[in-house]
Amino acid sequence: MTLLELAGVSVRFGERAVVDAVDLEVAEHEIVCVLGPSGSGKSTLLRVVAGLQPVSAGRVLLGGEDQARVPVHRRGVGLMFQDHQLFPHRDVGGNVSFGLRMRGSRRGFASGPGRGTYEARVAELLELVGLPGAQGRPVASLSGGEQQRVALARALAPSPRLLMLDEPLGQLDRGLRERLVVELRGLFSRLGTTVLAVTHDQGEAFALADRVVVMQEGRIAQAGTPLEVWQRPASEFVARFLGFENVIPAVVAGGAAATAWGKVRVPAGSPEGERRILIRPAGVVLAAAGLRCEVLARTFRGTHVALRLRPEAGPELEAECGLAGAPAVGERIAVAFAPAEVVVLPAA
Ligand SMILES: Nc1ncnc2c1ncn2[C@@H]1O[C@H](COP(=O)(O)OP(=O)(O)OP(=O)(O)O)[C@@H](O)[C@H]1O
Repeated sequence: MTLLELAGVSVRFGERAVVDAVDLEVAEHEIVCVLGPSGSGKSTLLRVVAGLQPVSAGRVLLGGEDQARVPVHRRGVGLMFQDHQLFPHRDVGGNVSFGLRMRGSRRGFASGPGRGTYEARVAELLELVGLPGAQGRPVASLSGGEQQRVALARALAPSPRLLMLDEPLGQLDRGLRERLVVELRGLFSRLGTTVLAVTHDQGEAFALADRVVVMQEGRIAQAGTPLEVWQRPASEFVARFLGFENVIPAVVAGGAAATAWGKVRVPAGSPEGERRILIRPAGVVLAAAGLRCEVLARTFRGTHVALRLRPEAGPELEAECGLAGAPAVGERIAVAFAPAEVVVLPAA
C-alpha cells in the first residue's frame, strides 16, 4: 500500500524550480533513498514532505490524505538530520524521551503515556539502536557513531509512520558508516519502518535502499532498485554520477556501436541510431588482440586492480582486471569489450 505520494510537486525560489514536477510514491515498509549531487533538490523534497517547505505546485499525500493544511507536528513523520542536533545539556535518556514528551506517542503505548511508560520505552529504544543502558550518559561523552544512534532512537521514539533521514551518516568515517548502514537496514526491516532518506553517497544509498531515486536539477533522472540503476543507468548523467567514466558518443546499428574506441558489440535488443554508450570497467578486458592501450595508472582495490588506460584512439578508458597478471604502468596491452557490460544510453 502506498504511504507517501508526491504528485507533480514543484518548489520555486524566484524563477528557479528547485524541485520540478516530481512524482514519487513510497510504499509502506519501503526504504527509498533519494540520491543526487549537491543542489539537486534532495533536502528541499524532504522538507516538503515534513511540512517545513510549502510547495509552489502539486500535492503531498500521506496515507491517502492531502497534507496541504496539515502542520508539521500532525503529519506523523520523524526527521533525523545530518548534524544530529542532540541537546548537549540533557543525558541520553533525556534526549530520547524528548521525542515522546513533545509529540506524545502515536503508537507503541499499550496505555496512555506516563512516566514509567516513558522510561520503559526509552530503554526499549536504546536497546534497539545498540546502546542498552546508556540512559544516564552525558551526550558529550559519546562518540560520533553513538550520538548518531541516540539521534536515531529519538527520531524513532514517537513511532513515526514515515521516518525521514537527511544525510543520516554524513559526518561519520567510512568504516563506521558502512557498519551502521547495514545495522539501519536490519533495524528498519525488523520494525517495518517506512523510510525516505536523502544522501549524496551512492554507496550508502545502494546499501540502505529498496529503491533509489536519482535527482538531477530538481527532477527524477531515474528510479529503480539499486541493482536496476547500477546495471542500467538511464542516462549519461546517472552513469557519471555512479562514477562510471567510459561514456562516449556512438552510432548503433546491427548489434554493434561505432565509437572512437572502434566497434563495440552491444547487448541484443539495444536501441539503434545516434546514442552514447557506457562500457563498465569490468567490460574492458585484456585480450590478445583488440584496441591497443598504454597503462597510465594501476590501483589496487582489494578484490581487483583498477587500470587507467590511454588507447591508441578515443578518450582514456577505465578497466578492471584480476590481481594476478595485472599489467604494470607503462606497459602496452590490448583490450576487447564484453557486450554484457555495455549499456546503450540516450544521445543527450
Ligand atoms: N530558501 C531558499 N531560497 C533560495 N534558494 C534555496 C532555498 N533553499 C534551497 N535553495 C536552493 O535550492 C537548491 C536545492 O537545495 P537542496 O538543499 O534541496 O539541495 P540538496 O540536493 O539537498 O543539496 P545538498 O546535497 O548540498 O544538501 C540549492 O541550489 C539551494 O541553494
